[in-house]
Amino acid sequence: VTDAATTGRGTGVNGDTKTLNTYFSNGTYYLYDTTKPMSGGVIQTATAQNRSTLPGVYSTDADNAWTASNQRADVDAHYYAGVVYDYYYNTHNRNSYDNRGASITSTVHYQTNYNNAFWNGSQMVYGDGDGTTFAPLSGALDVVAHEITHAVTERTAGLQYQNQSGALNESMSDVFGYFLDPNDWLLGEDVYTPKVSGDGLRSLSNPESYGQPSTMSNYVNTTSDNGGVHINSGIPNKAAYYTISSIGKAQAEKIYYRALTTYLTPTSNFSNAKSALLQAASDLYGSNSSTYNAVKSAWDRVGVN
Ligand SMILES: O=C(NO)[C@]12CC[C@H](CC1)C2
Ligand SMILES: [Ca+2]
Ligand SMILES: [Zn+2]
Repeated sequence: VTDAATTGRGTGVNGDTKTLNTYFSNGTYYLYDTTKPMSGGVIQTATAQNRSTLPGVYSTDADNAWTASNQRADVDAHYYAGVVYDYYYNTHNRNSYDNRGASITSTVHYQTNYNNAFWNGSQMVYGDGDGTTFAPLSGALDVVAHEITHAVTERTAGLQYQNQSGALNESMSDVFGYFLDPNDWLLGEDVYTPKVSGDGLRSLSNPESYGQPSTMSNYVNTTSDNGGVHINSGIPNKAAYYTISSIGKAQAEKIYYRALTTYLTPTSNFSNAKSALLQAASDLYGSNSSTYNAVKSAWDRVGVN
């Protein structure tokens, strides 16, 4: 038997070439990455073949050159999952979403023209988009980071996916999406409306530009979208924008990770989040630090007491 970890080459959703950690077994190559210190866990990518059965079948290739057009979503889901794994391990000393080296499984080509992506409690799932609203959704690093952060949140704070705790859940995923892709304040710009340039799904710097509030006074009380979790996330997102703009990414990501994994709870609301982030800032930089004051100012500016 000649099974082996191999290195392949692939084309991503946006036509870019990237190097892939693959696996060769019995004459076939797999999107199966055994190179991470996951004590048995792997990063593995599958295709639902445009149906709904999960996880589907492993993505395979005959020659380890993953360049077919129908492999682009597979390539990016696999590659970006590895990038996000490395980020949590190297920046926060967290070994996968469970901090115990759990395998990260992604399935692409879910259903047909599916304009969404989600963490189903066990794995990531990505639609191909309809080509107008979305390109294949694994093509954006900030989207992949958004999804994997839902898994981290589920295993740590456990923020209930409704009302203010749900909006915080969403915001944490958008904020870590920024930490992975800090080139802009937009979320999903690499896959959103492929025929239109410069737009995104949401903006941390200007939530209003995509119909989100950025102040508590404009909190939207609604029963739709689990109490507006994708709408009211604009408020904590704007606070994050102020915080990052003031203290920088390096300190902000430490504060956010500590708050998420140490202080937030399933029913935390926006005010609890302000306290959690202030406690984290105090722990890390002192309660008289400019960093602490910047976090306080950010949440004061969005009207959260
Ligand atoms: O916000 C989200 N999920 O909670 C989105 C919706 C479109 C992108 C992929 C998943 C972001
Ligand atoms: Ca982005
Ligand atoms: Zn989300």
